[in-house]
This record gives sequence, C-alpha cells and structure tokens, in this order.
Amino acid sequence: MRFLTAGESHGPQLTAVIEGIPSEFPISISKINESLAKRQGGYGRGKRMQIEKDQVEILSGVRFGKTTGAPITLVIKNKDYVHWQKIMSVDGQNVDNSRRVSRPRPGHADLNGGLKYQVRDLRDILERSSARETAIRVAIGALAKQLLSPFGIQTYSHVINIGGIESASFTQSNPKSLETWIQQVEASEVRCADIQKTEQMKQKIDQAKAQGDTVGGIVEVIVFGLPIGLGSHVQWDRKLDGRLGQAILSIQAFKGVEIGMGFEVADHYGSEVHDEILWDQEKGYHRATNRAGGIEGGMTNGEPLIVRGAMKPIPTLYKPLRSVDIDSKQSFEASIERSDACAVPAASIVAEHVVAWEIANAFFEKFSGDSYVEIEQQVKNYLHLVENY
Ligand SMILES: Cc1cc2nc3c(=O)[nH]c(=O)nc-3n(C[C@H](O)[C@H](O)[C@H](O)COP(=O)(O)O)c2cc1C
Ligand SMILES: C=C(O[C@@H]1CC(C(=O)O)=C[C@@H](OP(=O)(O)O)[C@H]1O)C(=O)O
Repeated sequence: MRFLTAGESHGPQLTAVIEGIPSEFPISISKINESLAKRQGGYGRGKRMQIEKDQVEILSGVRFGKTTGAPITLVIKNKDYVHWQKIMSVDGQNVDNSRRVSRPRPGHADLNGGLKYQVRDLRDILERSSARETAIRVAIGALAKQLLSPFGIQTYSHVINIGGIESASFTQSNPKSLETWIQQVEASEVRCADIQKTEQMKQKIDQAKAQGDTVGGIVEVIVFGLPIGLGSHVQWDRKLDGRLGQAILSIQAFKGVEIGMGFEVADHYGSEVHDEILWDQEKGYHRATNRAGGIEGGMTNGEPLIVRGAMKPIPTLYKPLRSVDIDSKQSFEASIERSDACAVPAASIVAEHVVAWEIANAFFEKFSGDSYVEIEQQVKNYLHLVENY
C-alpha cells in the first residue's frame, strides 16, 4: 500500500490518494471524522482550530460503505481558504501580496526551503511544510485503523510529558482496566491519564504562553492484538522498527523516537533489558516482560507495541528569535504567524495514526490479497501454524 498527500495549509484543500487497499473492507466516514476532531483538540492550540472543523470526503475507491480495491481519494477542505484566496491565488490574477514572508522563522523549513527551491516569498515553503498536512495523514491512519480492526488490532495514544512535566508510560502505570484508562485519556485536555499531571501540564502551557514562549513533550503509542511476525529481519527497509522510526520522525517537529525501553537500554545490564520467553497451552509463546516494546529483529513478537516520540517546542514564538531579512540582509525579529503554544496532545493523535498506517502496511504485506476473504483465510492459516509451532 502507498499514499501521496497534496495541499497547502491555506490552500483550498488537503488531498490524499491511497493505493493498494484490498476490497470489501467496511469503511465508516464518521469514524474518520472522530479521529479528525480529536486531532483538532487539546489544550494550547491557536485560533486556526476555531476556524476549521475537519471533515473528510471520500471521492473514490469506496462504494456502499465498502472498499472496492480501487485507489481511494480523501479530501479535507480548508475552511480558512475563504480568507486566503487572493494570498494563495493559483493563476496570479487578483492577488494580495501583503502576506509575503521575507524573514525566515528559526526552527521552520523557511530558509532552507527558500534557498533550495530558489523562491523569494518564503510563504511558498511555509504553506507546504505546515503541520496542517497532518490532518490528511490522520484521515489515512483512521482508514488504516478500520482495516486492522476486524483482526483485533487496536491503536491508542497518550501524552507522557509536556515541558518536562512527566506522567507514567502505559507500561509503568500498568492500568487494571484498559477501558477506564482510555476514558481518562480522552477526558484529559492534554490526553494524559493522570488528572493531577493534566493540571500541571496545562499550567506549564499557560506559563509558556504568558511569556510568549512554547513547550514540547513526549507522546506514546500502544498497539494491541498484533500477530507475531509483522515486518522482517531479512532486509533493512523491511524492519518494522525502522519504518516506525521514519513514520514518527516524519511528523512535523518530532525530533526523537523510542521503542520499548528506548534510550534507557544504555543504562542497564542485558539481563535487565531482554524479555524471557515462556510457553503455555493457553497463551502459546509469550514474554515475562515487554521491555523490547513488542519488536525484536525488526518483527513483532506478539507483545503490545510501545512507540514514543519527542516533539520540540513549537518554533513560532510571540517573543520572536532573531532572523535575517532575505531582501536587506539586516537582522530582524522572525515573522510571527498565528500559532499554537503547544500541540503535543494533537500530535499524539497524529503519531497514533501514522503508526496505524505502518502497521496496516506490514499486515497487508504479510497477509497479501486483493479482498477481505482472501486475507481472512491467510490470517487464519497463519495463526494455526503459529499455534502448532
Ligand atoms: C499538530 C502540530 C501543530 C503544529 N503547529 C504549529 C504552529 O502552530 N506553529 C508553528 O510554528 N509550528 C507548528 N508545528 C511545528 C512545525 O510545523 C514544524 O516545526 C516545522 O514544520 C519544521 O519542521 P521540523 O520541526 O520537523 O524541522 C506543529 C506541529 C504539529 C505536529
Ligand atoms: C492548521 C493546523 O496547524 C497549523 C500548523 C502550523 C505549522 O506551522 O505547522 C501553523 C498554524 O497554522 P496557522 O498559521 O494557519 O494557524 C497551525 O494552526 C492544523 O493542525 O490543522
């Protein structure tokens, strides 16, 4: 499976064309819209999220609520476009050039992109590098989630750090009831299961905002119900951990990724890092612990997948950093675009959905076929083989 996205932050719409989705899978538009609404939420977001109300349109590849096997086209309209039509004019007629950007913002693609593409209005770079694009990637991931759901694979996310205020990872907190834990995360304005930490994280965001500053954080994605053997050890670009790393680091502002114990492995003995292998009649092969985060040798090992991503603080500051005007070469304060103070809760939804896409990709590589029934058969056969191994 593969996809391409297109669209500018203040252009008419975001578009995705997805290819390779097997036929006869039920697709619910309202479920995709639920994911889109979650991405728009979260404490600390700016005024743009009050303008947009993201809704997906499916323009091809789905009929009577089921995939047909043909390429799927997704569209999300930018409501803000009505205010930007002249600024984003395609044909150069009736233009408004008052929003030209000549002072690149540190931490953004502005300067590198301007030099690389030889454009003198840095808006040409800003518009496409913007994290507005994550809306369409969440729609794609929401579709992937629906493909995985019949096979019992579920993906969740939460926030475990905002500006240094830390909350327990899923493994540390080891909740008794998954349902209650999910409810707590969804009820929190920062998507953190701990109520006390939620308040502290909100305070941290308020504090940063009051100072014209921004904060980043860490998000954690957990995937349950994975069969053993998604991904492969045989080739570098088939290793699932490598692919997940790329997926997470491709999210705007993500600078670090960890699987399982992650960077912590460096501080421990091998006996404290690896997961002993057990077998019993009921569970078959399983592990005493899940320090590896569900992946060994580039393949799933049947334990829950645990992936974390670190997001840097939003680079646009209301107390701007110094930059250079590309016309006069004089030192100025960087341009201020309307901006979020913290987008970590929103980014946890993005991470959850890009991970779901990677898992779906690995799943349909292992269980390849053109239709739901064909794939269902393969899954059954394989699970039987695993059970009898
Ligand atoms: C959900 C989300 C929202 C974001 N909102 C903003 C924002 O309002 N202002 C901003 O300057 N950067 C924002 N960013 C981050 C920038 O898009 C990103 O830092 C920039 O494109 C440069 O890319 P890089 O940080 O990956 O190098 C956001 C990122 C995400 C994931
Ligand atoms: C539009 C979204 O996020 C945007 C991401 C973003 C950036 O520079 O990445 C800058 C802001 O854009 P604007 O200047 O239009 O307010 C955010 O609002 C979104 O998440 O849908």
